[in-house]
Amino acid sequence: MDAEVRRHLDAEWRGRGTVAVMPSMKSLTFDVMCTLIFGLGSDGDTAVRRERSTEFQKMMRGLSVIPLDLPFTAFRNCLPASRRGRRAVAGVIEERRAKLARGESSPTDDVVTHMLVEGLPVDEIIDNVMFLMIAAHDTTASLLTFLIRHLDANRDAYAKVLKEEIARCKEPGEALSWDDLGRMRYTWAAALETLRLVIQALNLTQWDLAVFPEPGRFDPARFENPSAVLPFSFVAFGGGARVCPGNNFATVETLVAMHYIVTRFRWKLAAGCDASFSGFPLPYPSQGLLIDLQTCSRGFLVSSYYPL
Ligand code: HEM
Repeated sequence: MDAEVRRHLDAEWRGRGTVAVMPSMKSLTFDVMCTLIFGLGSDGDTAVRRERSTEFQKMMRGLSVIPLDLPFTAFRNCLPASRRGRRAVAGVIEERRAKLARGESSPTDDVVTHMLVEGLPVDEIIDNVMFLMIAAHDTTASLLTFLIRHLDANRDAYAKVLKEEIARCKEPGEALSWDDLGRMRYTWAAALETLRLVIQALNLTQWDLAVFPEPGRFDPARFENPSAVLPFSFVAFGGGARVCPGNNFATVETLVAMHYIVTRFRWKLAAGCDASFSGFPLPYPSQGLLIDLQTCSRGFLVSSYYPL
């Protein structure tokens, strides 16, 4: 995860003046899924990955629309992308099967190999893979995008995140450890507060005045002591038997990404950037959230360019 996030930020953020955050976070979550869930190494052709990511997003557009298979409907438009996606996954399954037969892989290598060893039929593996990709993609990308937006608008919270993250700065190439992630308490509180505000389907629960005073205000302190949050008042990951199984995966992905974003870059909303957003249940910022970016060289962490 650490290497994938760094590779992505080096390729898409380092040295850039302006970045559209949401598309970039979508390609980050797509790359992380490909590498960590499906075992497709990031050493492959980047152009092929970008093309697959674009295809996947075309397919995603048809998910929350009325399934009318008529010419020019959003649903009809997404079907070819869905078919191509399924064919690509079928190809990956055959590669994994061949690797397994040659004794070159084990069930713990990736999810596809695991499902093959469990004896799932190909169609079922494809359904599961497609579902996992859908569940893991926009959710974490939205969280990261809106966390960046909230930190830009709430400089006190940003200063606290920055202070917490600087404490974790490593030697070049040294990855964050589990212990480091466990100590990113304020950063994760800011992420939970972002989820509380962002998932519009849960407004009645997560904006309850009796539980969250001034519910529209971004205040990560609400989550600094997780045991103080009343049971069932925060349900961004669902609950009960169908609670999100990717919860911990999303936590690691968010913390690792935020660590490198906060310690390696300074940002502010680009001049003239439209800060509005739309969409349901997950919001999409207008223009993808354009930010002006400054890349920090090592030792240049407290910048006067964007005063805190
Ligand atoms: C910020 C990120 C995420 C949020 C807010 C989120 C939220 C949710 C929610 C609300 C549910 C529905 C629970 C229910 O039906 O009661 C769910 C289900 C699910 N999520 Fe996540 N999720 C996130 C990331 C992920 C990731 C990264 C993965 C995979 C690596 C994932 C995999 C799944 C799966 C497979 C289900 C279906 C579980 C089932 O039906 O039993 N999610 N998620």
